[in-house]
Amino acid sequence: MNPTTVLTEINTVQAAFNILGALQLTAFLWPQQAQVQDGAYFDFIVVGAGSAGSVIANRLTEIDDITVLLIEAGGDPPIEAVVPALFLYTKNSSVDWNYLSEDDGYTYQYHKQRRPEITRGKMLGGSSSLNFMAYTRGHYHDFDTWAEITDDETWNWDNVLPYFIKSESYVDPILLNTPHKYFHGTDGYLGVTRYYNKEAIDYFKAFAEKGDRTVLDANGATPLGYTESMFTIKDRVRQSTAQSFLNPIKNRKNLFVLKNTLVSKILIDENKNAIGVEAILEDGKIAQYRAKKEVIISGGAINSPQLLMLSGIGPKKHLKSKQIEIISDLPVGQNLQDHLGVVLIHTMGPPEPQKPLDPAEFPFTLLVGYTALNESQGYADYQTLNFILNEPKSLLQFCTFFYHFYDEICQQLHDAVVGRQYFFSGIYILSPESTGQILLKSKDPREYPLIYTGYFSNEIDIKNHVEYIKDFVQVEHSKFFRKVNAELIVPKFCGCGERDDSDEFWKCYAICMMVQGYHFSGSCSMGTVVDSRLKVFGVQRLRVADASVMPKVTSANTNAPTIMIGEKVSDMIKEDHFLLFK
Ligand SMILES: Cc1cc2nc3c(=O)[nH]c(=O)nc-3n(C[C@H](O)[C@H](O)[C@H](O)COP(=O)(O)OP(=O)(O)OC[C@H]3O[C@@H](n4cnc5c(N)ncnc54)[C@H](O)[C@@H]3O)c2cc1C
Repeated sequence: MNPTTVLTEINTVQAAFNILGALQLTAFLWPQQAQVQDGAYFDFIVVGAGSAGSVIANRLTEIDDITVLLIEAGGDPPIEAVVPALFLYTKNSSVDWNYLSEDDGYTYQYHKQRRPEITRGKMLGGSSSLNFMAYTRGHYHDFDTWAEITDDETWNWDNVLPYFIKSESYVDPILLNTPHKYFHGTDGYLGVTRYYNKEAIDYFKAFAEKGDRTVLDANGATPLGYTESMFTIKDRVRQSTAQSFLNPIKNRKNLFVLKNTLVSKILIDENKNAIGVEAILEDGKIAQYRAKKEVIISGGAINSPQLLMLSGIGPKKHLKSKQIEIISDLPVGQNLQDHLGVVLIHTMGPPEPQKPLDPAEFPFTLLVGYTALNESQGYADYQTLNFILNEPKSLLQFCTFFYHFYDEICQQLHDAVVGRQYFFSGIYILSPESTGQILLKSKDPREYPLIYTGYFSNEIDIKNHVEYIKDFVQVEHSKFFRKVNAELIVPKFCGCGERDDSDEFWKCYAICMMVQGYHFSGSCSMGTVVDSRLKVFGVQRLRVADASVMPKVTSANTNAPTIMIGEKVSDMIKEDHFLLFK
């Protein structure tokens, strides 16, 4: 098997799903297309039905006499976005925005395109409809830092925890019989579960020897250590926010969902009030919709800054260069953050007999680790996501299709794991100092913005990453790793020479084997672009609510905290409009 055969196979399956998609087999799950007139008025307009937008649309329409127009550029999630084990096939498909970031001549030079492809969901549920479904919240320290940055203690851990709990419908009975239950909700919309795989035990023991505790739940009281991942999966279905927050309310009379509609501009009057939006409809016609109370932008960390800038909210000099009239001069698009990762693959013992693949479950055992180099710090420096894999094809699928490494790298890795179990690890930096930016390419809303990831642009990040990798590979000294002759495969194509564990070697390795974390955030940051109630500075009746408002990316995957933001801003909006107790 080689990268070309795997790519051909994936493309064939995707083509089959495309044909299946035309049958609209999942259409019954989702809200129907609203019939709304050009110029129609609503109380609130929410732009983007992703992780945050779907939550906001749900919570605001809990009030019967409030009308909400939810506008989404994509359409219904197809079957691949519903059945958990099919997540791979959503990438590079029609439900992916398929962005390509700019080539900075430094990052991703060992990947075929020499720049990261930026996958983002373009459908109801947004990126929650195509993500890897790991449910992680981040550390108390993250939210306490947000509270400090914004000088608003409602963002500290104690005050955001109730919103994580409110959104959640946790279903694993084992954990619910322990004190960890106090950190989880069982009455919310978002189904969350956890698996317990026997094959994880040897690995937990190995990390424990290295000094990393085994914990039942890293999302609450025990945030440092290794655990099996929780997943946004329930009743054998992916819990995208389309499934969890829109499906149950699809027949609400006060919710109007316009799909396949791209919002091209926020309408702002002469007194700097947001009064509605302009949108490009499915048939290419332009329409305007009016908001009596507020417009809420939830387009995600790439699109929200683009839309603000197209509407005159952004860095003055940049907007001027695009002949866009300035409404508010703000650092929109700056401070873009992500968790950069580095891939390490260890060959292990003989492959374990596999249970038959159940498409309705997450297909692999996934261990998540949080490690602080100095444990007294209390919060992790790096996160590891580790798949225990038993057959070589998955490696090629990730390597060549998902991450687009050069064929030479994928082929060597593949050949090394034939006939072996292997441990596929990503080591992610949790508090990067490097930031990127989003700029407009043109005034055309259909033209994709320029994305500069900024990975490793701050030298300190690569220096730290080397330390994290050196710490992680200490697990090779554990009894289990030694017993199975675990061996790290170093791709020759990287040109780093023989492994000698020097800083120079690991720096070379990290630059070669880097992968994005898909956790873009920070580009409409609290404190600089929006205030702590997520209102855009210098414009009234306009908020941004999605991952872009995080002033510092959380130290874990970003879906759950984005849903939390959706829950919290819904209450803030209700408060501001005296709707909280209606
Ligand atoms: C491949 C991948 C894997 C990931 N894995 C995980 C994981 O395992 N666990 C985890 O916690 N996180 C994961 N994440 C990250 C997480 O899913 C995102 O951080 C989160 O979904 C972001 O939510 P959001 O609301 O900011 O944006 P999105 O969910 O992306 O929502 C934005 C929505 O707005 C729509 N939109 C944008 N512009 C417009 C416009 N102009 N008009 C109309 N609609 C518009 C988009 O189509 C989209 O539906 C992953 C992300 C990716 C891409």
